[in-house]
Amino acid sequence: MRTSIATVCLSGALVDKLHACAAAGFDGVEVFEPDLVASDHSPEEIRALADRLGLGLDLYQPFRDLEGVDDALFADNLRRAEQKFALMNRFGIDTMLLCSNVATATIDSDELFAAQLRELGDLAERYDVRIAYEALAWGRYVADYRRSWDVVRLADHPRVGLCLDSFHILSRGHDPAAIADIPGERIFFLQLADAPTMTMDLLSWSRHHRLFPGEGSFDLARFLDLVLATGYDGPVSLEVFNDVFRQTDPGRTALHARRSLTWLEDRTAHRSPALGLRLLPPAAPPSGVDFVEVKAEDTTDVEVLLEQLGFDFGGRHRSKPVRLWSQGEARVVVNEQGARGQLPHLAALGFGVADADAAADRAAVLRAPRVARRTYRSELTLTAVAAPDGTEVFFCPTSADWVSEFEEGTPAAGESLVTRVDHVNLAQPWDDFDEAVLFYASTLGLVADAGTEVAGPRGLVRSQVMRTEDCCVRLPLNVAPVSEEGLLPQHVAFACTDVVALAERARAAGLVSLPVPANYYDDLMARFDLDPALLARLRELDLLYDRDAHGELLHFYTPTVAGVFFEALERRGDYAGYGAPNAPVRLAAQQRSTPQTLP
Ligand SMILES: O=C(O)c1ccc(O)c(O)c1
Ligand SMILES: [Mg+2]
Repeated sequence: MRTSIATVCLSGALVDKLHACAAAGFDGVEVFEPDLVASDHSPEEIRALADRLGLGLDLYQPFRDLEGVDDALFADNLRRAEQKFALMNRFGIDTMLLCSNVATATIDSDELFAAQLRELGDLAERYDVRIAYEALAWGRYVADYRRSWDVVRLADHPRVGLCLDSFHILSRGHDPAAIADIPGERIFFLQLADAPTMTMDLLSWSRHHRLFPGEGSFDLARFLDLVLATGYDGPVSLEVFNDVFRQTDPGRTALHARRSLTWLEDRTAHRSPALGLRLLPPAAPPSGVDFVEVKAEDTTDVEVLLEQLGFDFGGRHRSKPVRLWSQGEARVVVNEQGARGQLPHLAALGFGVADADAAADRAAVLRAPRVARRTYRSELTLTAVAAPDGTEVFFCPTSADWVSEFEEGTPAAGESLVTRVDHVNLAQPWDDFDEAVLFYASTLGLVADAGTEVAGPRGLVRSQVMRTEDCCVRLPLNVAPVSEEGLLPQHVAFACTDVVALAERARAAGLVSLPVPANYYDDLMARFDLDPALLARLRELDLLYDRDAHGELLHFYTPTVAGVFFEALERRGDYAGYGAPNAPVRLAAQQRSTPQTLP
């Protein structure tokens, strides 16, 4: 599969973009005209650079507003086109993207569109270039790929073919099935973009909110499958207009983009093995969260919370300043090694995997950066890669016994009420969010639930749950504002069998849980008509409550220690959510109670 990317996806100058695309492993680029116009490099210089980088210049784009106009305007349009063809010759680019007319078309006639494209085709022939005609979703008359195909078929010119762009087709809810009727050699170019489901005008949605494949809600594996099944063997190119990606480092965005195509190729290969696409090394999704690691120069405050929550002290590591706390299957490692000056934060997550080597191989093909950690003799070495926000993701073979490296533990007095890690909430910097969705989908094979938004005191918090099909791993990702200390508070939620008993016991052990305001309980009563005795217990223990058609959720939060806090929750029945209606109350309470002083 030949991979390409439009320069409009990236930030920086044209030359920086070419370097970034080549380093990320793309085969070619689409040169976006405004990038050239703003560049101080000539087409010949750009061409020479691309040659040196081994990068093809696959498409010149876009040419706008050609067809459906009167003769006088058309003559001027041909003059414009001819200049661009001459420019393309200087570049050595053989294909020009022509967008369907959005602005100047006044005559709605397929015959006229076709005749004008045919004339453009004759001109293109003289310059030995070709035209890829693309129906923009907001085209004046041609806004559907099926109509653009009618026009191209009518034009019947060897220099005139189609450009298919998944955004324009899927954003309008058009069925891509009719792509199967187009001969592959008539498709001159393929552009792919994902996007979140939104209700807004198509142009704004397209120009600001496109995403790389795997980050939105379009079924791009089916789309790519349909296009490749026609016999199309040209570039599979990303064209993602996105305000965030255009502000981030181009080298990083290019790698992120390239990963999305590796992932999509694998997904498409699974759908249609006959296409001969490349599969990723297979790796089963994780079976659970094996451990979470909190790192800081001083982890005392975090350990106090864990003790209050009834965790067993699992001992000190025999060769480094690392301690283990556990309850049920939940394990928290606190690490003070190499953490001078660092406040408590969630540094790593360990996932239980059947085959750690396979998981690492897969991550390597996806070019997830490998994390190097110092290990000591006789210590188990676990492989880890860095998530986009720097969180270290460890692959823990289910057979691995790293717990025995910890010595002189002391079990807690009470019974275990916590059973396991229910979810880990990973707050993301605003510019890492989409990349994180793709990272967890591709490296760990997690699936994305529909995204939501939660109101916090400092604005809306975008949220997206990534999970295994069986919910053994759940990672809600959300965009959160950075705290005054420059940290994004993360949290680990522990599932327990009896959260009321846990809350009572933790309180007796000195925990001052996050205070919940009285107004919240008045509202709960109105919403759910709860048993007054239950409501009194909830109120007394600062427990939050939610209920849906499947079951109930009871939960509470600990105070935040710098960049981390804990939640304890009890799911009753088949409640599968996260208490989203309570999130604004929790966020406001956390805002009120910073800075935190712990007992
Ligand atoms: O938004 C646009 O104008 C635009 C231009 C070129 C494209 O290929 C496209 O999909 C959209
Ligand atoms: Mg396009």
